Amino acid sequence: MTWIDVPGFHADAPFGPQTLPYGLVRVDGRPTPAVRVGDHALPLRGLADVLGPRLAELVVQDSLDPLLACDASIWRELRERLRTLTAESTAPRGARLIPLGDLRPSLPFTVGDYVDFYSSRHHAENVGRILRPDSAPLLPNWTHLPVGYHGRSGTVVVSGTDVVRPHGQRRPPGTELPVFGPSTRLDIEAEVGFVCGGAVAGGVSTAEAEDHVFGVALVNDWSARDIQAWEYQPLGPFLGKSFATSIAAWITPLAAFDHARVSPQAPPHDLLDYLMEDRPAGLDLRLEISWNGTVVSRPPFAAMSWSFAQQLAHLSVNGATVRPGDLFASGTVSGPLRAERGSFLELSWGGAEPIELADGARRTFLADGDSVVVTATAPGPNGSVVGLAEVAGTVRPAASA
Ligand SMILES: O=C(O)/C=C/C(=O)CC(=O)CC(=O)O
Ligand SMILES: [Ca+2]
Ligand SMILES: [Mg+2]
Repeated sequence: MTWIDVPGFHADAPFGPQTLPYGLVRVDGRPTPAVRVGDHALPLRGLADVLGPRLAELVVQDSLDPLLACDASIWRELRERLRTLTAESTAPRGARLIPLGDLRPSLPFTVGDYVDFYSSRHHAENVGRILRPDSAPLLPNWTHLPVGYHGRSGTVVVSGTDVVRPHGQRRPPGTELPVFGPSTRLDIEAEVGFVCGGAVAGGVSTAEAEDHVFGVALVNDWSARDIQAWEYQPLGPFLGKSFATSIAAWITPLAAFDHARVSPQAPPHDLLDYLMEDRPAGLDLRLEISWNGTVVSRPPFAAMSWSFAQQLAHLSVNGATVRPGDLFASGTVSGPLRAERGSFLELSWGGAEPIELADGARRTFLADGDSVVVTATAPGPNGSVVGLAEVAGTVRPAASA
């Protein structure tokens, strides 16, 4: 029996000893790195003495930044030590457990560059059909490279942060001139984010990608579809997505997903060499989207066409450097079925097919006061389940203009 006697810390629960995600909590007014054990946080600053000088230096910090900057061998060493410490029968000196309900999450690392991909074929085809009904749903480049764009890292916010409905330009259907005002088509995008770490490097190969991905966290790429539809051609997403991107408070180490590896969906032709991978880096994550408490979709991440290793290889193949704290997101996760779509644009088919929630409310896009929670699980060792912490957010009314 481990000394950690709290709900949800056992091998059959998503946040048991097989998971141990990292976050940042405030203890006595001071931020400290922590690991999540079931429904509690174990702050690491108090364990500095027990961890020894090299690891201690990383856990007495005000964020995860110094840990992200270490190389993957240190990430493995710390994880192993924490697995041992959390399995012992007596509490290590300095250990303290805090219920998650007593904590307000904070963003655990400084977000560097932020890239968002577009790697679900189902999502890309759905959006193409909805927004561009007269064109082929996929452009010819899509099966040859992971399409993406650079986003705005300064507005990445931690799960639980309210999202204010953005203002912007939009052109109402059938009119010629744009109007200005709060978005009337506010949407979500359920995505999987990858937090970079390790040495600064350009030209990261698919084989090296695991040494540059510290961990995995759910992301919600809030999207104002009316602003987006008017502004995006020819350069792509801009203000329709840059107002807020939410990320989960707990980052699960990549190593926790060793049992969830799958091949990405096979391309219809050979890929260029730099996109080939020896060890498949697709992940069998099952997402779940709740809208005001009603589960409206269960997107399968295994249905994605490009893996994190291919995405990282592609974004750095031109020599662009990957730095600790950089974040890249998979793109909206949608599966082939209606109940597997990762955005409300798709679920409501462009607003034409309202979604009924458990309280009888009908929705196409988000109303003020609505809350969205995305969670996920993956297969873990010995039949266990590895959880990804929720990314949650509530929509607040637009600021008065
Ligand atoms: O196809 C388009 O015009 C737009 C697509 C998106 O809004 C998707 C995007 O941000 C990338 C993704 O999440 O898959
Ligand atoms: Ca997106
Ligand atoms: Mg966004």
